[in-house]
Amino acid sequence: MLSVSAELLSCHFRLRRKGFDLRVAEAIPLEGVTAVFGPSGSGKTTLLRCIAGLDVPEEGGVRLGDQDWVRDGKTLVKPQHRRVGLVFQDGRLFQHLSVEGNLDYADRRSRKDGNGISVGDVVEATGITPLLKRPVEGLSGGETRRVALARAIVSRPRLLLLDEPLSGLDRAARRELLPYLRDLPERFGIPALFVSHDIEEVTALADRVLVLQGGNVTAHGPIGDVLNMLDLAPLTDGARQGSVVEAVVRSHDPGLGVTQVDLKGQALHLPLNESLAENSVVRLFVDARDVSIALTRPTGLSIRNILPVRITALSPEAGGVEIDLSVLPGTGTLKSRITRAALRDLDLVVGQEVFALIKSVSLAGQNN
Ligand SMILES: Nc1ncnc2c1ncn2[C@@H]1O[C@H](COP(=O)(O)OP(=O)(O)OP(=O)(O)O)[C@@H](O)[C@H]1O
Repeated sequence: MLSVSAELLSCHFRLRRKGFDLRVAEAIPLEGVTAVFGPSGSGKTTLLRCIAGLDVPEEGGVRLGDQDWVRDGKTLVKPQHRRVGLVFQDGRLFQHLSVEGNLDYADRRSRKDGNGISVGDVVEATGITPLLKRPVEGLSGGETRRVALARAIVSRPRLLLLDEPLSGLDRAARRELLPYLRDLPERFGIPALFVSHDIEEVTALADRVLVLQGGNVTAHGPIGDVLNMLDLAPLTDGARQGSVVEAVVRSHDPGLGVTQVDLKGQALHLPLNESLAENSVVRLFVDARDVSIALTRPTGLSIRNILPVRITALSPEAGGVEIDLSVLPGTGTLKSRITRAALRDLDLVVGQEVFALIKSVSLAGQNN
Protein backbone atom coordinates (compact mmCIF):
# COMPACT_ATOMS: atom_id res chain seq x y z
CA MET A 1 0.00 0.00 0.00
CA LEU A 2 1.45 3.37 -0.98
CA SER A 3 1.44 6.12 1.61
CA VAL A 4 -0.14 9.49 1.02
CA SER A 5 3.11 11.24 1.92
CA ALA A 6 5.09 10.10 -1.13
CA GLU A 7 7.03 12.85 -2.88
CA LEU A 8 5.42 13.85 -6.16
CA LEU A 9 7.10 13.95 -9.55
CA SER A 10 5.07 16.50 -11.40
CA CYS A 11 5.20 16.30 -15.19
CA HIS A 12 3.11 18.99 -16.85
CA PHE A 13 4.56 19.60 -20.28
CA ARG A 14 4.42 19.31 -24.01
CA LEU A 15 7.15 18.15 -26.38
CA ARG A 16 6.64 18.25 -30.13
CA ARG A 17 8.57 16.42 -32.81
CA LYS A 18 7.79 15.97 -36.46
CA GLY A 19 4.71 13.74 -36.45
CA PHE A 20 4.72 13.28 -32.68
CA ASP A 21 3.27 15.29 -29.82
CA LEU A 22 3.81 14.26 -26.19
CA ARG A 23 1.43 15.92 -23.74
CA VAL A 24 1.62 14.98 -20.09
CA ALA A 25 -0.18 16.46 -17.07
CA GLU A 26 0.43 14.02 -14.25
CA ALA A 27 1.69 14.02 -10.68
CA ILE A 28 3.36 10.67 -10.09
CA PRO A 29 3.73 9.62 -6.43
CA LEU A 30 7.33 8.50 -6.03
CA GLU A 31 7.01 5.37 -3.99
CA GLY A 32 7.48 1.80 -5.11
CA VAL A 33 7.58 1.01 -8.80
CA THR A 34 5.60 2.82 -11.50
CA ALA A 35 5.40 1.30 -14.96
CA VAL A 36 5.20 3.53 -18.03
CA PHE A 37 3.27 1.22 -20.32
CA GLY A 38 2.13 1.56 -23.91
CA PRO A 39 2.66 0.44 -27.48
CA SER A 40 5.75 1.16 -29.53
CA GLY A 41 6.13 4.83 -30.44
CA SER A 42 3.70 6.06 -27.77
CA GLY A 43 6.35 8.23 -26.11
CA LYS A 44 7.49 6.12 -23.14
CA THR A 45 11.21 6.63 -23.63
CA THR A 46 10.69 10.30 -24.46
CA LEU A 47 8.85 10.78 -21.15
CA LEU A 48 11.76 9.19 -19.28
CA ARG A 49 14.26 11.32 -21.20
CA CYS A 50 12.32 14.49 -20.29
CA ILE A 51 12.43 13.47 -16.61
CA ALA A 52 16.15 12.70 -16.84
CA GLY A 53 16.81 15.97 -18.68
CA LEU A 54 18.07 14.38 -21.89
CA ASP A 55 15.13 15.92 -23.77
CA VAL A 56 13.69 19.30 -22.83
CA PRO A 57 9.97 19.97 -23.33
CA GLU A 58 9.26 23.27 -25.04
CA GLU A 59 6.26 24.11 -22.86
CA GLY A 60 5.55 23.43 -19.20
CA GLY A 61 7.78 21.87 -16.61
CA VAL A 62 9.07 18.99 -14.56
CA ARG A 63 9.28 19.25 -10.77
CA LEU A 64 10.31 16.82 -8.05
CA GLY A 65 8.83 17.70 -4.67
CA ASP A 66 9.35 21.44 -4.37
CA GLN A 67 12.30 21.63 -6.78
CA ASP A 68 11.64 22.81 -10.33
CA TRP A 69 13.83 20.96 -12.81
CA VAL A 70 12.27 22.55 -15.88
CA ARG A 71 9.94 25.56 -15.83
CA ASP A 72 8.30 27.12 -18.89
CA GLY A 73 10.50 25.02 -21.16
CA LYS A 74 13.71 26.20 -19.46
CA THR A 75 16.08 23.85 -17.68
CA LEU A 76 16.67 24.98 -14.09
CA VAL A 77 18.39 21.82 -12.82
CA LYS A 78 20.87 20.17 -15.15
CA PRO A 79 20.54 16.42 -15.77
CA GLN A 80 23.67 15.61 -13.74
CA HIS A 81 22.26 17.42 -10.71
CA ARG A 82 18.87 15.72 -10.71
CA ARG A 83 20.16 12.56 -9.01
CA VAL A 84 18.27 10.16 -11.23
CA GLY A 85 19.75 6.72 -11.88
CA LEU A 86 19.17 5.91 -15.49
CA VAL A 87 19.44 2.35 -16.78
CA PHE A 88 19.14 1.91 -20.53
CA GLN A 89 18.32 -1.29 -22.38
CA ASP A 90 21.93 -1.89 -23.30
CA GLY A 91 23.38 -1.16 -19.85
CA ARG A 92 25.84 1.48 -21.17
CA LEU A 93 28.65 0.52 -18.80
CA PHE A 94 32.15 1.94 -19.18
CA GLN A 95 33.73 -0.68 -21.39
CA HIS A 96 37.31 0.19 -20.42
CA LEU A 97 36.67 -0.44 -16.71
CA SER A 98 36.05 -3.63 -14.75
CA VAL A 99 32.73 -4.21 -13.01
CA GLU A 100 34.31 -2.91 -9.81
CA GLY A 101 35.70 0.11 -11.69
CA ASN A 102 32.21 0.97 -12.90
CA LEU A 103 30.86 0.83 -9.35
CA ASP A 104 33.79 2.84 -7.94
CA TYR A 105 33.19 5.56 -10.47
CA ALA A 106 29.54 5.94 -9.41
CA ASP A 107 30.44 5.65 -5.73
CA ARG A 108 33.08 8.38 -5.83
CA ARG A 109 30.75 10.80 -7.56
CA SER A 110 27.85 10.29 -5.16
CA ARG A 111 29.45 9.54 -1.78
CA LYS A 112 28.74 13.05 -0.56
CA ASP A 113 25.01 12.42 -1.13
CA GLY A 114 25.06 9.87 1.69
CA ASN A 115 21.63 8.21 2.11
CA GLY A 116 23.09 5.13 3.81
CA ILE A 117 23.66 3.05 0.68
CA SER A 118 26.89 1.06 0.84
CA VAL A 119 28.57 -0.46 -2.21
CA GLY A 120 28.96 -3.76 -0.36
CA ASP A 121 25.22 -4.00 0.27
CA VAL A 122 24.43 -3.25 -3.38
CA VAL A 123 26.96 -5.80 -4.63
CA GLU A 124 25.46 -8.43 -2.36
CA ALA A 125 21.87 -7.54 -3.23
CA THR A 126 22.50 -7.69 -6.97
CA GLY A 127 24.48 -10.93 -6.71
CA ILE A 128 27.49 -9.58 -8.58
CA THR A 129 30.27 -10.46 -6.10
CA PRO A 130 31.75 -13.08 -8.47
CA LEU A 131 31.80 -10.55 -11.30
CA LEU A 132 33.65 -7.69 -9.58
CA LYS A 133 37.08 -8.27 -11.11
CA ARG A 134 35.73 -9.11 -14.56
CA PRO A 135 36.04 -6.71 -17.47
CA VAL A 136 32.65 -5.46 -18.58
CA GLU A 137 33.26 -6.89 -21.99
CA GLY A 138 32.19 -10.51 -22.06
CA LEU A 139 29.44 -10.25 -19.42
CA SER A 140 26.20 -11.93 -20.44
CA GLY A 141 23.14 -9.79 -21.15
CA GLY A 142 21.62 -10.57 -17.74
CA GLU A 143 24.89 -9.90 -15.92
CA THR A 144 25.32 -6.60 -17.73
CA ARG A 145 21.85 -5.51 -16.61
CA ARG A 146 22.55 -6.45 -12.99
CA VAL A 147 25.81 -4.51 -13.01
CA ALA A 148 24.06 -1.53 -14.63
CA LEU A 149 21.37 -1.70 -11.95
CA ALA A 150 24.01 -1.93 -9.21
CA ARG A 151 25.87 1.05 -10.65
CA ALA A 152 22.66 3.07 -10.83
CA ILE A 153 21.86 2.32 -7.17
CA VAL A 154 25.43 3.08 -6.07
CA SER A 155 25.00 6.52 -7.67
CA ARG A 156 22.57 7.10 -4.77
CA PRO A 157 19.70 8.47 -6.85
CA ARG A 158 16.41 9.88 -5.60
CA LEU A 159 14.74 8.07 -8.45
CA LEU A 160 15.58 5.14 -10.73
CA LEU A 161 14.58 5.37 -14.39
CA LEU A 162 14.69 1.99 -16.14
CA ASP A 163 14.12 1.87 -19.89
CA GLU A 164 12.91 -1.60 -20.91
CA PRO A 165 15.16 -3.31 -18.35
CA LEU A 166 14.26 -6.83 -19.52
CA SER A 167 14.07 -6.38 -23.25
CA GLY A 168 16.41 -8.32 -25.50
CA LEU A 169 17.08 -10.97 -22.85
CA ASP A 170 16.16 -14.61 -23.33
CA ARG A 171 13.49 -16.20 -21.17
CA ALA A 172 15.94 -17.63 -18.63
CA ALA A 173 17.77 -14.33 -18.19
CA ARG A 174 14.47 -12.45 -17.81
CA ARG A 175 13.33 -14.82 -15.11
CA GLU A 176 16.61 -14.40 -13.32
CA LEU A 177 16.61 -10.60 -13.47
CA LEU A 178 12.97 -10.02 -12.64
CA PRO A 179 13.18 -10.63 -8.86
CA TYR A 180 16.06 -8.14 -8.64
CA LEU A 181 14.02 -5.50 -10.41
CA ARG A 182 11.09 -6.24 -8.14
CA ASP A 183 13.00 -6.21 -4.86
CA LEU A 184 15.84 -3.70 -5.21
CA PRO A 185 13.83 -0.43 -5.29
CA GLU A 186 12.11 -1.38 -2.04
CA ARG A 187 15.25 -2.75 -0.40
CA PHE A 188 17.17 0.48 -1.01
CA GLY A 189 14.16 2.76 -0.64
CA ILE A 190 14.50 4.24 -4.14
CA PRO A 191 11.33 4.75 -6.16
CA ALA A 192 11.54 3.55 -9.75
CA LEU A 193 9.86 4.34 -13.05
CA PHE A 194 10.27 1.68 -15.68
CA VAL A 195 9.29 1.57 -19.31
CA SER A 196 7.71 -1.56 -20.69
CA HIS A 197 5.35 -2.75 -23.40
CA ASP A 198 5.02 -6.19 -21.84
CA ILE A 199 1.89 -6.68 -19.78
CA GLU A 200 3.30 -9.62 -17.81
CA GLU A 201 6.34 -7.60 -16.87
CA VAL A 202 4.20 -4.68 -15.75
CA THR A 203 1.98 -6.95 -13.69
CA ALA A 204 4.97 -8.56 -12.02
CA LEU A 205 6.85 -5.40 -11.16
CA ALA A 206 4.66 -2.37 -10.86
CA ASP A 207 2.64 -0.88 -8.03
CA ARG A 208 1.29 1.85 -10.30
CA VAL A 209 0.90 2.18 -14.06
CA LEU A 210 0.88 5.19 -16.34
CA VAL A 211 -0.44 4.28 -19.76
CA LEU A 212 0.68 6.22 -22.83
CA GLN A 213 -1.01 6.01 -26.22
CA GLY A 214 -0.04 8.23 -29.11
CA GLY A 215 1.73 10.74 -26.85
CA ASN A 216 -1.20 11.06 -24.42
CA VAL A 217 -1.65 9.59 -20.95
CA THR A 218 -4.80 7.47 -21.16
CA ALA A 219 -4.71 6.00 -17.64
CA HIS A 220 -2.71 6.37 -14.45
CA GLY A 221 -3.22 4.74 -11.07
CA PRO A 222 -2.70 1.63 -8.96
CA ILE A 223 -1.98 -1.40 -11.10
CA GLY A 224 -5.04 -3.48 -10.25
CA ASP A 225 -7.44 -0.61 -10.96
CA VAL A 226 -5.82 0.42 -14.22
CA LEU A 227 -5.26 -2.97 -15.81
CA ASN A 228 -8.71 -4.27 -14.94
CA MET A 229 -10.32 -1.17 -16.39
CA LEU A 230 -8.25 -1.02 -19.56
CA ASP A 231 -8.87 -2.59 -22.88
CA LEU A 232 -5.49 -4.26 -23.15
CA ALA A 233 -5.91 -5.47 -26.72
CA PRO A 234 -4.68 -2.33 -28.53
CA LEU A 235 -1.83 -1.96 -26.04
CA THR A 236 -0.54 -5.46 -26.56
CA ASP A 237 -1.15 -5.72 -30.31
CA GLY A 238 -4.23 -7.80 -29.47
CA ALA A 239 -2.04 -10.42 -27.87
CA ARG A 240 -3.15 -10.23 -24.26
CA GLN A 241 -6.46 -9.53 -22.61
CA GLY A 242 -6.97 -10.47 -19.03
CA SER A 243 -7.14 -9.44 -15.45
CA VAL A 244 -4.74 -8.87 -12.63
CA VAL A 245 -5.84 -10.25 -9.27
CA GLU A 246 -4.21 -10.29 -5.89
CA ALA A 247 -4.49 -13.45 -3.82
CA VAL A 248 -3.15 -14.65 -0.48
CA VAL A 249 -0.95 -17.78 -0.36
CA ARG A 250 -2.58 -20.40 1.87
CA SER A 251 -0.70 -23.70 1.56
CA HIS A 252 1.56 -25.90 -0.53
CA ASP A 253 0.80 -29.51 -1.38
CA PRO A 254 3.88 -31.15 -2.91
CA GLY A 255 1.98 -34.46 -3.19
CA LEU A 256 -0.62 -32.92 -5.52
CA GLY A 257 1.88 -30.45 -6.99
CA VAL A 258 -0.25 -27.40 -6.17
CA THR A 259 -0.05 -24.19 -4.19
CA GLN A 260 -3.41 -23.01 -2.92
CA VAL A 261 -4.18 -19.32 -2.80
CA ASP A 262 -7.22 -17.44 -1.62
CA LEU A 263 -8.92 -15.05 -4.04
CA LYS A 264 -11.52 -13.04 -2.15
CA GLY A 265 -12.69 -16.08 -0.21
CA GLN A 266 -12.40 -18.54 -3.12
CA ALA A 267 -9.65 -21.14 -3.39
CA LEU A 268 -7.45 -21.18 -6.49
CA HIS A 269 -4.73 -23.67 -7.32
CA LEU A 270 -1.43 -22.74 -8.92
CA PRO A 271 1.37 -25.03 -10.01
CA LEU A 272 3.41 -25.81 -6.87
CA ASN A 273 5.69 -22.92 -5.94
CA GLU A 274 7.08 -23.41 -2.46
CA SER A 275 9.12 -20.21 -2.66
CA LEU A 276 5.90 -18.28 -1.99
CA ALA A 277 5.59 -17.61 1.73
CA GLU A 278 2.31 -18.56 3.36
CA ASN A 279 0.03 -15.56 3.97
CA SER A 280 2.00 -13.45 1.50
CA VAL A 281 0.09 -11.58 -1.19
CA VAL A 282 0.81 -12.60 -4.78
CA ARG A 283 -0.25 -10.93 -7.99
CA LEU A 284 -1.71 -13.20 -10.65
CA PHE A 285 -2.41 -12.65 -14.29
CA VAL A 286 -5.41 -14.51 -15.66
CA ASP A 287 -5.55 -14.49 -19.44
CA ALA A 288 -9.13 -13.96 -20.65
CA ARG A 289 -8.71 -16.79 -23.17
CA ASP A 290 -8.03 -19.17 -20.27
CA VAL A 291 -11.41 -18.44 -18.67
CA SER A 292 -14.44 -20.41 -19.94
CA ILE A 293 -18.02 -20.16 -18.76
CA ALA A 294 -20.36 -22.92 -17.53
CA LEU A 295 -24.01 -22.49 -16.53
CA THR A 296 -23.75 -25.05 -13.71
CA ARG A 297 -20.78 -26.18 -11.64
CA PRO A 298 -19.20 -28.90 -13.75
CA THR A 299 -17.91 -32.16 -12.28
CA GLY A 300 -15.50 -34.70 -13.74
CA LEU A 301 -13.25 -32.03 -15.21
CA SER A 302 -9.49 -31.77 -15.01
CA ILE A 303 -9.81 -28.02 -14.42
CA ARG A 304 -9.51 -27.39 -10.69
CA ASN A 305 -10.17 -23.69 -10.64
CA ILE A 306 -13.91 -23.18 -10.83
CA LEU A 307 -15.33 -20.00 -9.32
CA PRO A 308 -18.91 -18.77 -8.94
CA VAL A 309 -19.16 -15.42 -10.73
CA ARG A 310 -21.70 -12.87 -11.92
CA ILE A 311 -21.61 -11.40 -15.42
CA THR A 312 -21.20 -7.63 -15.19
CA ALA A 313 -20.65 -6.78 -18.88
CA LEU A 314 -20.75 -8.42 -22.30
CA SER A 315 -18.81 -6.70 -25.08
CA PRO A 316 -18.74 -8.06 -28.62
CA GLU A 317 -15.24 -7.68 -30.08
CA ALA A 318 -13.78 -8.45 -33.47
CA GLY A 319 -12.56 -11.92 -32.53
CA GLY A 320 -15.30 -12.95 -30.09
CA VAL A 321 -17.05 -11.70 -26.99
CA GLU A 322 -15.40 -10.30 -23.93
CA ILE A 323 -17.13 -10.90 -20.62
CA ASP A 324 -16.49 -9.04 -17.38
CA LEU A 325 -17.10 -11.19 -14.32
CA SER A 326 -17.32 -10.39 -10.66
CA VAL A 327 -16.17 -13.19 -8.36
CA LEU A 328 -18.87 -14.15 -5.84
CA PRO A 329 -19.31 -13.27 -3.06
CA GLY A 330 -16.25 -10.96 -3.03
CA THR A 331 -15.24 -8.02 -5.09
CA GLY A 332 -12.61 -9.56 -7.39
CA THR A 333 -13.04 -9.27 -11.12
CA LEU A 334 -12.07 -11.52 -14.02
CA LYS A 335 -12.32 -11.32 -17.78
CA SER A 336 -13.35 -14.13 -20.10
CA ARG A 337 -13.12 -14.28 -23.87
CA ILE A 338 -15.44 -16.69 -25.65
CA THR A 339 -16.68 -17.10 -29.20
CA ARG A 340 -19.91 -15.57 -30.47
CA ALA A 341 -21.21 -19.10 -31.05
CA ALA A 342 -20.60 -19.96 -27.38
CA LEU A 343 -22.43 -16.80 -26.33
CA ARG A 344 -25.42 -17.75 -28.46
CA ASP A 345 -25.46 -21.35 -27.19
CA LEU A 346 -25.22 -20.36 -23.54
CA ASP A 347 -27.64 -17.43 -23.94
CA LEU A 348 -25.70 -15.33 -21.44
CA VAL A 349 -27.01 -12.02 -20.08
CA VAL A 350 -25.62 -9.35 -17.79
CA GLY A 351 -26.45 -10.06 -14.14
CA GLN A 352 -26.52 -13.84 -14.62
CA GLU A 353 -24.68 -16.03 -12.10
CA VAL A 354 -22.48 -18.62 -13.80
CA PHE A 355 -19.21 -20.46 -13.18
CA ALA A 356 -15.81 -19.40 -14.44
CA LEU A 357 -13.51 -22.29 -15.40
CA ILE A 358 -9.92 -21.11 -15.23
CA LYS A 359 -7.56 -23.26 -17.26
CA SER A 360 -4.39 -21.68 -16.02
CA VAL A 361 -3.36 -18.98 -13.60
CA SER A 362 0.13 -17.62 -13.77
CA LEU A 363 2.08 -15.85 -11.15
CA ALA A 364 2.78 -12.52 -12.80
CA GLY A 365 6.13 -12.57 -14.54
CA GLN A 366 6.56 -16.33 -14.49
CA ASN A 367 5.49 -16.75 -18.08
CA ASN A 368 8.06 -14.45 -19.59
N1 LIG B 1 15.58 11.65 -31.60
C1 LIG B 1 14.39 11.64 -32.18
N2 LIG B 1 14.09 12.47 -33.22
C2 LIG B 1 12.90 12.49 -33.79
N3 LIG B 1 11.89 11.70 -33.44
C3 LIG B 1 12.09 10.85 -32.43
C4 LIG B 1 13.35 10.75 -31.75
N4 LIG B 1 13.26 9.81 -30.79
C5 LIG B 1 12.02 9.32 -30.87
N5 LIG B 1 11.31 9.93 -31.84
C6 LIG B 1 9.90 9.69 -32.20
O1 LIG B 1 9.10 10.05 -31.08
C7 LIG B 1 8.02 9.15 -30.92
C8 LIG B 1 8.05 8.53 -29.52
O2 LIG B 1 9.21 7.73 -29.41
P1 LIG B 1 9.57 6.95 -28.07
O3 LIG B 1 10.90 6.30 -28.29
O4 LIG B 1 9.43 7.87 -26.92
O5 LIG B 1 8.42 5.87 -28.00
P2 LIG B 1 8.33 4.54 -27.11
O6 LIG B 1 6.94 4.47 -26.63
O7 LIG B 1 9.42 4.55 -26.10
O8 LIG B 1 8.59 3.42 -28.21
P3 LIG B 1 9.32 1.99 -28.10
O9 LIG B 1 8.44 1.13 -27.22
O10 LIG B 1 9.32 1.51 -29.52
O11 LIG B 1 10.69 2.22 -27.55
C9 LIG B 1 8.15 8.13 -32.03
O12 LIG B 1 7.32 8.54 -33.07
C10 LIG B 1 9.61 8.22 -32.44
O13 LIG B 1 9.77 7.87 -33.79
